[in-house]
Amino acid sequence: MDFNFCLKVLDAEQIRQADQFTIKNEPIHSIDLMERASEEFARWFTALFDKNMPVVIFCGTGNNGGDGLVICRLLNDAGYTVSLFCVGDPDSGSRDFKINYDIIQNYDIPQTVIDKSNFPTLGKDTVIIDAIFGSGISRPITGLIADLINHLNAEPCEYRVAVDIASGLGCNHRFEGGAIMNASHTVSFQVPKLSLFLPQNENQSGELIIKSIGLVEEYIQSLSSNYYFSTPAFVRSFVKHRSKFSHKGRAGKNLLVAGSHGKLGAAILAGKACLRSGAGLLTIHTPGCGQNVLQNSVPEAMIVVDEHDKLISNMESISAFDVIGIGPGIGTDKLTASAVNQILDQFDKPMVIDADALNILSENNNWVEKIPQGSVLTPHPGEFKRLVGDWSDDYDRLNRQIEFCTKHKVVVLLKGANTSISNPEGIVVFNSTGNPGMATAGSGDVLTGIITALLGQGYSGFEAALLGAHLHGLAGDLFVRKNAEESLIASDLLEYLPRAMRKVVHQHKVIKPEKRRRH
Ligand SMILES: NC(=O)C1=CN([C@@H]2O[C@H](COP(=O)(O)OP(=O)(O)OC[C@H]3O[C@@H](n4cnc5c(N)ncnc54)[C@H](O)[C@@H]3O)[C@@H](O)[C@H]2O)[C@@H](O)CC1
Ligand SMILES: Nc1ncnc2c1ncn2[C@@H]1O[C@H](COP(=O)(O)OP(=O)(O)O)[C@@H](O)[C@H]1O
Ligand SMILES: [K+]
Repeated sequence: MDFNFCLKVLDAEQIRQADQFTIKNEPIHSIDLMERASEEFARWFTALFDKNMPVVIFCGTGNNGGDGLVICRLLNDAGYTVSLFCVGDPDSGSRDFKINYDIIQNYDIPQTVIDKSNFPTLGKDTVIIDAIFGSGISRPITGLIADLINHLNAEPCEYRVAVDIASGLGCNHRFEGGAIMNASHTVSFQVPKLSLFLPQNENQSGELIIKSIGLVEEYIQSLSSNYYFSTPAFVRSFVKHRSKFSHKGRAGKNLLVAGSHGKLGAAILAGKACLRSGAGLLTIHTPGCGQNVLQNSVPEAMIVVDEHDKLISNMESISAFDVIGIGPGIGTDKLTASAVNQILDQFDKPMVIDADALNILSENNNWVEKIPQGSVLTPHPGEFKRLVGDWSDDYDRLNRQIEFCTKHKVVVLLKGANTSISNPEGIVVFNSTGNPGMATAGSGDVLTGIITALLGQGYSGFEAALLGAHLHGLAGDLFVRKNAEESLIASDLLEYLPRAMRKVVHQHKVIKPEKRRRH
């Protein structure tokens, strides 16, 4: 698996090193790199915001502030009405800040050096650009600047656009106890920052836009990181193609253990997703009450009917299957727990464990040891909390995810916006597809079906989780291109899954040499 196709998440010191390496070896003057970064920002900004939106730019006196000065000048040239607010003493600014500060004195742009008496009152339409602090933040923001940020957060402005990262939010941890700008958008330069992926920072990161500024890729690749942001090129780099002589027996004998009285929809969704993701053969083990429903709604699947009418209570022989997906809609009855235990005792190939099967594991902690290596666990945060206990914050949650994977030699796919997928080596990849419309009943059941099918087709647990999350999110994104995300239901993911699969698997019309970093 070639992680160089991903975007590597770096910490502040590594980002500084990548800047310096590029400056020295491209070579490029640091002032020109600042210009380039700001041009990228301005290009994105002018494509999104109408010129009638007034723009106020808040600049610190470091290099993030330097970016802000250049952006101010570029947006002025592009026809926006801009006002500049300097936060700190311009005379004590960084070298590149000062050069740009001198340049902007020649422009007819209103400028204010902020003190406690002149915080501006802003209208709803005014766009705030936050260039106070970027990756150089080293302590919580307090005092006058904190008062300013709190004031700006309370103003009615709908849009606060952070340059690189919101002021006060550290790249790899949050500076608690200080002020942090609430960003509606973050335009981050080339390298994604860990904090931007974590739900607790939602109000401070907003929508994430990553713009390449030409930092030397080979150098970034040489830096070590356990965190990556997935790209279409990355998943395409390990996707498998069916061979001409493939037959259904070679595309995986899948077993889904799903459904209970009132929750048979979960079995239907997972089953259809499994078939739409390339499963050769699918059997669904379900309670008696599910027999007719499943035969009618998923005619392609074989149905094994449990001896119990309302829930799953006892597993037949399962050794002939290549892969098992357990959990969607099964409930947590004692009898069902014993069926899950039977599976764990009998099956030694990687499996997918989801939903109530995870809840059953939480109640029987020592069963975790029986999970076959390379299996994929797909908890949402509530299920994960039941499994590993409470965490102090999302950074801690991520550490617990890594610990769980390394200890039990499994893959954990922790669901949500920017789903995090981690493997036993402690690598974490954040998924880059999906949208809030996917927070809807049954969407997780679809994901279980997809990953089960991929495991059955010979993908490793990590690959199946990465590709599955990508396809699942992409199906949601393709739906949203034509419809409102509020209207998305899990069945829509099934409808758009074939298109997502086509985009990923059959993308290349002309065979070309492999080109890195095409996202
Ligand atoms: N040549 C380069 O290195 C490039 C840098 N770029 C920009 O430069 C930014 C990083 O710039 P800097 O390293 O100058 O750092 P910042 O501009 O983020 O911060 C400036 C300085 O503020 C001080 N500071 C930190 N925390 C503080 C706090 N809580 N209260 C008061 N002061 C505090 C620190 O001394 C820090 O170095 C990036 O985020 C990016 O926007 C881009 O222009 C691309 C090129
Ligand atoms: N805000 C969001 N952005 C992107 N994807 C999301 C968001 N919220 C949820 N999802 C995705 O939707 C799915 C929801 O799964 P889950 O919580 O198990 O739902 P259910 O149990 O109803 O099926 C997961 O794949 C998750 O990553
Ligand atoms: K900023």
